[in-house]
Amino acid sequence: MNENHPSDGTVDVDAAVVDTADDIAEMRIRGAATIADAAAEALAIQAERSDADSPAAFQRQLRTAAKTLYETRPTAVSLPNALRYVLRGMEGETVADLRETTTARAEEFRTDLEQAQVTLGEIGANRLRDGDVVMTHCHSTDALSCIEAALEDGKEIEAIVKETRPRKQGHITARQLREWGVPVTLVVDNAARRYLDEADHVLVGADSIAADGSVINKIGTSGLAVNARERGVPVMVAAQTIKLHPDTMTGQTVEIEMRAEEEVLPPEERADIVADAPNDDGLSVENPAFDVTPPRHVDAIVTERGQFPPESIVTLMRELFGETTGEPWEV
Ligand SMILES: O=C(COP(=O)(O)O)[C@H](O)[C@H](O)COP(=O)(O)O
Repeated sequence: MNENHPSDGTVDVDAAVVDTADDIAEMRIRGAATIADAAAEALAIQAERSDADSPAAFQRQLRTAAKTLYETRPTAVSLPNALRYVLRGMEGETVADLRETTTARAEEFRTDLEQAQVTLGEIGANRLRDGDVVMTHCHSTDALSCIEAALEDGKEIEAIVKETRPRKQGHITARQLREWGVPVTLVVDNAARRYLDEADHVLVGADSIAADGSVINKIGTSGLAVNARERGVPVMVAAQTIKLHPDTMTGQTVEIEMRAEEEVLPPEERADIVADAPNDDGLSVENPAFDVTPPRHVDAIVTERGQFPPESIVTLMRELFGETTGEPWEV
């Protein structure tokens, strides 16, 4: 349902947009590429269902929808990049034209996203040899695309899958790999260093890549990369160019999402620790969802445009995001 209340200046967005925003915030939709795809789809639905009676009202609704989606999770830049891309295609003098250009642009974004992942996978697969063992962290569709392409090339790949506390996205990775017939060894995060001796590659995805080549990904990636460097295991980051964070070219830092205590310490477990003082505020829990891996611990960033040493990624970033950025709804 769309409603416009010009009198008090508020603009309601379609229920589907609110649902998608909730799903992203609650991580029923998660992972940077999947979030970007869902956000573009939600904008298309908003455009299709809009009841706006003027071009200005239509544009207001779309911008409000973009803001609603943007305010869900702060770290994956694929989300604002997707919103900005779709809104930049919103052109026309009539509501019908605006609707058509916006939905077409969203469709184009989603098709390109899918194709970029396939292309990236083919490029990344070239780094994997027959018989290699890959250690993964979290669940990344870009990283899995490299393994899928290697399997399609007829290579045998094995995986050591880190569980990835607290949300255990490693289980999603393990499920996908088993569907493809890949032998999987699941380990707790703390066992990663021990099992690096058996790995030929560390393969992870990214939520954002900064201009200096730093990789922002699931918490635990940086420790894994440091250990991998110490053990001589190359670290490969699979990240479509939608993960490049243009604002970092002007020195902005990437916000690291802090999530709820309950993900780490459910109330009943908290009660076990502070049973005698349920309101004890001397026990606090920190739950950062992501961390930053410096470029010196990354061997290659694999994108659909080729693979890059992290220090050179800024060249690609300038080429793709040369113009100023601004908030996604201020295009
Ligand atoms: O860190 C995560 C997901 O974190 P969360 O589970 O908190 O969203 C993934 O490694 C990247 O988003 C890349 O995923 P993809 O390659 O699918 O974009």
